[in-house]
Amino acid sequence: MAKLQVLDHPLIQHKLSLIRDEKTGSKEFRELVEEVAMLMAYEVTRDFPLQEVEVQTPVALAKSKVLAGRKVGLVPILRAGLGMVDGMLRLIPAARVGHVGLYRDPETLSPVEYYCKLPSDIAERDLIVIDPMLATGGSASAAITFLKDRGAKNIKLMCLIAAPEGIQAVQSKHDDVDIFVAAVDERLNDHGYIIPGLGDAGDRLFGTK
Ligand SMILES: O=P(O)(O)OC[C@H]1O[C@H](OP(=O)(O)OP(=O)(O)O)[C@H](O)[C@@H]1O
Ligand SMILES: O=c1cc[nH]c(=O)[nH]1
Ligand SMILES: [Mg+2]
Repeated sequence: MAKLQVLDHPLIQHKLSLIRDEKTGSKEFRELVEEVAMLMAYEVTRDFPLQEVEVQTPVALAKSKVLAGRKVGLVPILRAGLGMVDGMLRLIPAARVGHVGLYRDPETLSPVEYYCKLPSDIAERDLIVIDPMLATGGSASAAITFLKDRGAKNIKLMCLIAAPEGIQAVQSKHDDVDIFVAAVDERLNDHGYIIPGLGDAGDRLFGTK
């Protein structure tokens, strides 16, 4: 079974409280989502392999370490996943970005695909699927299936807030995918919204309603 990791770093938790607050407007919401994504990227990349190098400092030769050149791909689920991309690219600037466009049908809550553009070499990349919200898990599961169908093997999922139902759905379909979240909330309401959650992440990021 893949692991579920709740990233409980105080800075992440503090910023998440501001993100949840209904009084937080779009500008601040966007900045906070970007910052939390950057902090989460630090933990999600913890298992990236290193290799030894020698570096000439001004005073001596140092044995030091650099990343062992793994190729990374970030896959935001449109729209709301876009809000997390820049924060992650600050820490992993060489990552390529693939986009999967999905929206949730408000009646059936099933994901509907409308866009896909991926790096041609996704099979060789460590992929991190990103979306602020993991509600029923339908969108994340569909995106992961989509990537696997195109040869992806090494996939992680990173979300700000998850419902227990969404975690269960992804784990039962994709038991090879580690899930990283900042919080696991109580439940879903009758419209598939996370309670207490933060509302509609896409609408709050982009000022739509
Ligand atoms: O786990 P699920 O039940 O599938 O719900 C989660 C999905 O819902 C939201 O997207 P939405 O459909 O609102 O699209 P948007 O990002 O364009 O607003 C969210 O960003 C996830 O992609
Ligand atoms: O609570 C939720 C559930 C799905 N999508 C959101 O943006 N928020
Ligand atoms: Mg939305």
